[in-house]
This record gives sequence, structure tokens and C-alpha cells, in this order.
Amino acid sequence: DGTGTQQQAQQRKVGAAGPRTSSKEMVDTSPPRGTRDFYPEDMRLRNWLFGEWAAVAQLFGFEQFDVPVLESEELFVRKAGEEITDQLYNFQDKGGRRVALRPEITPSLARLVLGKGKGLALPAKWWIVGQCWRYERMTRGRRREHYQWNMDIVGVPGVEAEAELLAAITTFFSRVGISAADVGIKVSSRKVLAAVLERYSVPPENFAQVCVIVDKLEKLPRDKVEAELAALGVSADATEGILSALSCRSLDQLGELLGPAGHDALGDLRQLWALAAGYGFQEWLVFDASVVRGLAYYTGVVFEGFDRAGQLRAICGGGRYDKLLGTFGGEDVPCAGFGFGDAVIVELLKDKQLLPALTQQVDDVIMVMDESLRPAACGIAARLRAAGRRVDVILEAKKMKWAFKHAERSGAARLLLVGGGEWERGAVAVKDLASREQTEVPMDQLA
Ligand SMILES: OCc1cccc(Br)n1
Repeated sequence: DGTGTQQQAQQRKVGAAGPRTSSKEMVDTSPPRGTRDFYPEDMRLRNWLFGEWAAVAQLFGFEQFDVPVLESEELFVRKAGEEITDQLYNFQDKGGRRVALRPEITPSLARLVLGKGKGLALPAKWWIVGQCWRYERMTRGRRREHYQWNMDIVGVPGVEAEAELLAAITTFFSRVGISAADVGIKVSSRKVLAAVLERYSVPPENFAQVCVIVDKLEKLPRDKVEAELAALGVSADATEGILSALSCRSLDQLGELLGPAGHDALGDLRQLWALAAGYGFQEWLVFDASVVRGLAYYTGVVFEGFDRAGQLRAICGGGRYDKLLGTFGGEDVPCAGFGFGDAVIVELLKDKQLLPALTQQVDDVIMVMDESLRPAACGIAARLRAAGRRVDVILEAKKMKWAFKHAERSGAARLLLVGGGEWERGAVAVKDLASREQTEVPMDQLA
């Protein structure tokens, strides 16, 4: 799966492990466990995907930022039992610092916002595509890296921010040919859980851990989840209250169940649906009270994109995180954002036959017929490139047959042959690879 075709290719180990005993043994040509190589044909798909993400970010007026893939470990040390922190790709560097390959990007964004303090004009709308890592025991054979598109809005407390983020997600899907019939976005709010916990006097400091446990309902049997809640000290009544709230099938039913305590959550969700209707993406949204997401720091609206055929893992996910900055010792700033990985979306595009056909983009291939004319041919290439044509120069003497095959394989429009009688007449032989016609073009008419 994913944009790299080298998914866990059969380990092509050549020779025994350990230091190479002689030059004839080849290195293991597979990438490190859980990682992918991107050969040129893979990079064309990856660049196309990242290009669509960038185009949507620009359509929404977001600004790109970047941060190191290596961060201080403390950015990701959270005590809520999340999978993402349990699988931290962390180590001690040669300076004795505890560092980690980031498993997500939001904490880095928080670090930058805190670093700017009052100097950051709000609201900030930032986007990034970055590789994220986890160290998972290979027993499950899952990947250890993926590229994630993030869009975040900093400094907007209302659900107008979440509506804008959902609009960006649905805009992306539409651009690549995916419709609301293919994909839905489950939406809920953690304020639902907060209201239930308050009713049953569950201490607020347990909120994040309860959310992380409840998020496992999709993967673990109910009794295991109940046991984990009990282990946290959540009473059976509270657990019953949580599970009945999460099984509500509509906003009205949820409103009846929560009463006035649900006012905040219901207000947010109703306003979000109204904005979605305004944007015209309401058909993508599915209210699902069981959506909590697995990250500890969400505090409000949460959402996740899913394939309606139910064949794939979540496509993307996000939500509001108003208290993350406070956990780093800073002033809280209301934030909302999402992450969108590069693997599940490619599986979905494959399933829907929506993968774009991407070929190498070359306009001209130049071959010299006489090595003494190579400097002149380089000058022609320079002129054509200056005019914006993508030129591949054949760098050594080749047979004509090879040159034609190479030009076609490169997807070139023209093959230019420098030399022979044409050169005597101040021209170049030009083979149009589509019509297969060969013409003689004077040098100054080549571009
Ligand atoms: O979304 C969880 C995650 C984090 C880092 C790397 C990979 Br693969 N997956």
C-alpha cells in the first residue's frame, strides 16, 4: 500500500549479515524495515499527491511551514497510554539528548506557536507535508513511516475553523475524483464525553485517558474497554453512561440523553452542520457519537474520513485541541487541525481506479551523430532549456535504434539529431515522435 512500490519487498539479503567480507558481496538493497523507497515512477505518484495537497492548502489561503523530523522526545511524552507515544521512535543522541523521530506534527506546530508568542498574528492557518515515524514491533508487519499532510488553524475558538478544515478535506477528495458516495466523514465532539464524565463526577484529569481508552472500542471487545476504564477508576455507572452516549444515533437523541449538560456539544455540532450546508459539503458528514479519535489532546469536535465500503483504515482525522499549548507550559490558544496520511488514500484511489497515469515529462531528446559536434549540441540544449523545454541529452555515442527507443520511453515529443547533411545546411534533423515525421529545422527555429 502507499505511494512506494517497495512495500516490505522480500528482503533481498545477499550474503550473510554482518560486515562485508569482500567487495563481491552486495549490500542488502531493501530499505530499512518498515520504510519505503520511492523509485522515479513512485515519486511521480507521490509528487502528484503532494501537489494536490499543496494546491488545496493554497486555495484555502494557508501558509506552508516546516520543522525538523527530529524533535526533543519531551514533545511526545504524554501519560495517556496512546499507541502513538507507546511506539515512539526515540533514542539518545551522541550529546546525551533524548530525541525522537516525530510520530505526528501537531506538537511541533505547538512549539513554533509558543516560540513566536505574541509575535504571531492570529489566526494562523498553516500547512505542511512531513514524514512521520513509529517504532512498531515488526510482528504486525506494518510500516514505520508515512507522509502526512497537516492543516491547522491557530487562534479561532469557534467551529468555523473545523468547518474550514472539513471544506479543505472534501475539496481535496473532489479534486482527485472521490465523491461523498465513496467517502464519508464521521463527526462528533469530545464535549459529549466531557458532559458524561462530569455527570458521573469522573475527575477531569482522567479525561484524556478515558478518550484514548474509548477510542479502542473500534478495535477491542467491549469488555476489554470496560476493564480498562474500571482500572482507571471509572465507575460501572459512568462506563454505562459513556457507552450509551457514544451509541446515540442522532443529535436529537444525544440532546435528550445529555440534557442541558450537552448544550455546548450540541451547539457546536449544529453550527458545524449549518456551515457545512453553506459550503455545500454536508452530504459528506455523518454524525457518529462513537468517534473520539486516539490522540490525548483533542478537546472538542473530532472527525475522521472513512471509505463507505468499509475496506480501509481511516483515511484522515483531526479535531480541536484547545489545551495542547498549556501542556507545554505556555498560554492556551484555541487550535484545530487534521492529519492526512499518504498510504490509505492511495489504496482508495487504486480501488476506485482513480490513480492518475503519470509518465516521464521530457520534450526533446538530443543526440549527436558526430562526437565533434557535442559542444554545439550542448549549446542547442541550453537554448531549448532557456526557452522552457525539458531536454534530455544522450551523453554517449548510441545507435539510432537505441535513441528512438529511449526517446519514446522518456515520453519525449521530439528527437533532435545533430550532424550529417542537415548540419552542413545549418539545420538539425527533427523526428516528431507522435507523427513519426522527420523534418529539417534551421537552428534558429528550434525552440
Ligand atoms: O498514524 C500513525 C502513524 C504514525 C507514524 C507513522 C505511521 Br506509518 N503511522
